[in-house]
Amino acid sequence: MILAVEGLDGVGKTTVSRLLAARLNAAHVALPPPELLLRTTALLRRHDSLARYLYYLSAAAATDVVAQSGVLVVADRYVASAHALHLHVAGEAAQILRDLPLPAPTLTVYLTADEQSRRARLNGRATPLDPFEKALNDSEPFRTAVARRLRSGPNTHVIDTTGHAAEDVADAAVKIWDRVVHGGRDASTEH
Ligand SMILES: Cc1cn([C@H]2C[C@H](O)[C@@H](COP(=O)(O)O)O2)c(=O)[nH]c1=O
Repeated sequence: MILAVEGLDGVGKTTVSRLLAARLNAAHVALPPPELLLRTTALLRRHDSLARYLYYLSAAAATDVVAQSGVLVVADRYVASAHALHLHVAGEAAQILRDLPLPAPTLTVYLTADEQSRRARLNGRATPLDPFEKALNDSEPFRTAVARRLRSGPNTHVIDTTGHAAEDVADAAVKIWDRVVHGGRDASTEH
């Protein structure tokens, strides 16, 4: 099973998903996992590149391979991110990729944060902004389209992180997970 954590850059996905994986005794798999990290060719770096879309979807398929082995996976971004971030990639091949029946997560937690704190986190990063981070920073329509896509996906629960510690956000997500998987029984309080 996969519990996906989605959201715009800078909302705290990595911190929260790591805490969640620890609490649920699950594997934490980032998209892409470090061993598949984008080796930047000009083609792959392009914001609107079909190659980049395909690369991220393949990485998502690798996340699913881990889940298929029976391990519970907390995914730090998953298929929904790949589709949403590559909305602008057009053409027949892009359409085929969008229609691929990739495995859906059991639950997706969509994290939001107010725009000011999101930007503050993003600007505080040591690594330079990726083309998508730049585009999301610079283009309000792109950001809105990506956010709308991500938050309206199937089995998606929205958690606003504004003013909350990552531990509290992870607690809230564990409660939702328990409800979804154990049908209302709060398994996290049973042991
Ligand atoms: C999932 C995904 C991420 N990205 C970008 C978004 C982020 O700017 C960057 C790193 O993501 P991260 O902040 O979750 O590590 O990768 C894509 O370009 N295409 C994709 O399909």
